Amino acid sequence: AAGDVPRALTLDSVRESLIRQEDSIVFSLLERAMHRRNSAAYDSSFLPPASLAEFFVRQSEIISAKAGRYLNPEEVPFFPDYLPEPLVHPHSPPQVLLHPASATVNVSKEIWRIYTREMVALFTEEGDDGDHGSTVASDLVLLQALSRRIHYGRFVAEVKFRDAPDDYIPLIKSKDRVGLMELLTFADVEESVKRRVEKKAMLFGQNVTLDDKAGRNNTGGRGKYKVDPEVAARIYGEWVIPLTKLVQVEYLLRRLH
Ligand SMILES: O=C(O)C(=O)C[C@]1(C(=O)O)C=C[C@@H](O)C=C1
Repeated sequence: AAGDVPRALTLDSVRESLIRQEDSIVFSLLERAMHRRNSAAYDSSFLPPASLAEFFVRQSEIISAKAGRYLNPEEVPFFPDYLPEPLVHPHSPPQVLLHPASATVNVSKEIWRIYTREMVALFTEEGDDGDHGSTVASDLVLLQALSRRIHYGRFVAEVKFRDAPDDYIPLIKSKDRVGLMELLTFADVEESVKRRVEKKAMLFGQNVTLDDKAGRNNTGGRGKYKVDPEVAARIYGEWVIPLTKLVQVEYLLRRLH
């Protein structure tokens, strides 16, 4: 949520935020999975060349921009071109925690492409239930949660840079992407993230009943979860974490400008 960025950036505090954001992402996945795939919502037939999903997100971002949502550096729009100026002014100047030249790192296009072309098919049931309006409304919430998490990589990278500038500066100067990627990677942390996301998908996807017996019957076997917990972990492993790392590398490459 807004104001989630801690006053003093530490690796622990930014990781805490990433953990909280898992809840929103997993919950939004479950909400979107209540609908069928509804592929037509993503083709360009609505307002050619825009899909219904694109139309819905663009119009939502126009309202958000007017309300001043993008004055918050955590908020990154998918379609930043032609967004209107805010109609409100911030009560206090926003905190400057990101390096200005790096703050502009943006992978929204990749998120959009991966989401509409690959991700939706992984966690929704094939078919069309006709309810495209509710579908794109759930897409918006999920896309925003994913984008926030992935672009949070900017804050993660800033902390890592401040904690060890002498390690990062030579790699940045020689534009060593592979070296940077290695230096910012913690394989054990990634593994915990995936396991935790799997567990959250299991917990949030369960039917909560007041009947203890029914509750117990609920805890075995596959196919009873609204989103396969393994699929939730896979979405993190294949896309969310790699894109967060890409954001970190791109951020660091601009960090000395
Ligand atoms: O926790 C970190 O250090 C991060 O950079 C975040 C993250 C992730 O996306 O979850 C990405 C890279 C690391 O290898 C571990 C985890």
